[in-house]
Amino acid sequence: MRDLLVLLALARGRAGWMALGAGFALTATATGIALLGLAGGLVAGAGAGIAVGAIAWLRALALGRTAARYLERLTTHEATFRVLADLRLWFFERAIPLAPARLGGWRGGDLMARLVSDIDALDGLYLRLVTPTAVALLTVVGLAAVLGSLSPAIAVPVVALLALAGLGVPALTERAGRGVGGVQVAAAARLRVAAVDLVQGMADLAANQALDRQAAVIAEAEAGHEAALHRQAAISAAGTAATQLVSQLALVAVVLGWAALASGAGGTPLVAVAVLVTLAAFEAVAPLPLAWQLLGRTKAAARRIREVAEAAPAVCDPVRKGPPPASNALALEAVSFRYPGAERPALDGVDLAVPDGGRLGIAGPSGAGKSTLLALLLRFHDPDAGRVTLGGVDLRDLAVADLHARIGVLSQATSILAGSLRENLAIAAPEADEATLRAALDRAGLGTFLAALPDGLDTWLGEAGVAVSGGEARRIALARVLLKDAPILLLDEPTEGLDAETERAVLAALAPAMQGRTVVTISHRPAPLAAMDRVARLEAGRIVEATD
Ligand SMILES: Nc1ncnc2c1ncn2[C@@H]1O[C@H](COP(=O)(O)OP(=O)(O)OP(=O)(O)O)[C@@H](O)[C@H]1O
Repeated sequence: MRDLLVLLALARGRAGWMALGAGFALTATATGIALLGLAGGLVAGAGAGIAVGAIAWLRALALGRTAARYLERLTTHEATFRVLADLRLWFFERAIPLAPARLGGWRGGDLMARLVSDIDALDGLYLRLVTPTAVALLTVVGLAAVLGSLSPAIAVPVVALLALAGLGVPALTERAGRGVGGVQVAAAARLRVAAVDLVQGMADLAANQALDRQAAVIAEAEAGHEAALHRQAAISAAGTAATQLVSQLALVAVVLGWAALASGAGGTPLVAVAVLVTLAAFEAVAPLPLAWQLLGRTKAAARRIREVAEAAPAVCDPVRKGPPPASNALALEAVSFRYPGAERPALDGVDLAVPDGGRLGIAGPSGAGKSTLLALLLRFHDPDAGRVTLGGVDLRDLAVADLHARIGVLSQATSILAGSLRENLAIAAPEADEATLRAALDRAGLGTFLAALPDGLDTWLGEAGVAVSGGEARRIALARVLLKDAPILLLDEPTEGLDAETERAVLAALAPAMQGRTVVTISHRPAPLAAMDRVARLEAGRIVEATD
């Protein structure tokens, strides 16, 4: 329940819209009941002649109900969309500090499911649960007052049956849907993860003849999801049937109550009013069983959202910032770091230093800890022991944004975002003008590539856009580094996967950019390390050799 309360509290800012929606919903229900009651009274008393005023009331109620229903839909949906938009922003704001160290723990498809379908599932909370429940409660109270004034003998059983339909049946459907809601949300997330794996790993799966196996994984996830949906449908059908049955019982109670009071004042018109008012009141409680049945699903979605939003970030900004570092010298002092749950440390007592404007190369076999070392320099993680410094200042005393503003990264894993070439460059320099962008592309050796693009800088790259080769992607990353113009360069296998000629060209383009900058280069290959002042060799998390 705590999960829901936390998310409900976030909707406080939209309380006005929600109250307005509930107000219209209540008006629509009340006018609907009054309309049917009045119509009943008129039909039953037709023999006595129909007053002109009553017809006018009938019209006004009919129009009023329609208008109120329309406004209710408008305002409750507006409230819901605003709340969901707030929730997405809140989720993003919480998730951004988790990137990349903590977010890496969730699979892409699963994170996407949390951001999209889990947040969407919460619309049930505001739209289908809170408002209808409030309206139904008020309706029951109102009806008790109206029927009570007509005949307590009729009011007591009808209100009891309404309470059964509005409280008893929803309590049962909520119980029945509790487990299956969680199963449904988990199954939907599994399905999404398996589908994303299929799309992203298509080439590897096909080459390894594993497409059938992946298809079977998807089919299994799909079957689980279907089964959960079936079960939800069965519970929902049972809930509707139960509400219908109770509403029919209420009608019988009205008629029997009237028969018992046949000699009472009012006679036929009153029983017609009571029958129709009761029928209309049941409409207010009819949506509750389904809404409460979906509470399990809503809770599971809320829990999954909170799991991400409330994960502790791997690193935090200092409470009080110290003075900015006086230089761009980098150093690791007796640094040890172990990934959560890992058996051995990825870095074990590492001492390294690069003076301002110096160049350090790091070599070593796969798994030696090279990427971890870069991740610590970028402060994606903090060391368990020792410290990492920039200009003598511990990175923990710097704001992460200030640190990143000083660092340009060129890595083997270049991300080409789905967007135009201009947008792909803008992530490094959002303010750069056309001439600066073109100059950077030229320096990165992409002049001819740019000239051949159909829409120049506005050509769409990435997903479903122009396909970019490995070498071009690396050069786009290089253009980003040049545009960022940061005083420190971290090069993570900058030429991995490139042929010798492209490697030479990329290194030649990098050479002027390295002038006067502090550079740390990680590489298996000799060429990128040749331009370094010093190369340290890392093995199993320790420095085993340092050459000048
Ligand atoms: N997120 C992680 N969680 C747990 N262990 C990790 C994680 N990332 C890396 N490791 C482990 O830490 C050690 C160092 O990994 P790291 O990626 O730093 O090595 P590397 O030298 O960069 O290797 P490569 O050259 O293959 O990229 C390895 O044993 C690796 O399995």
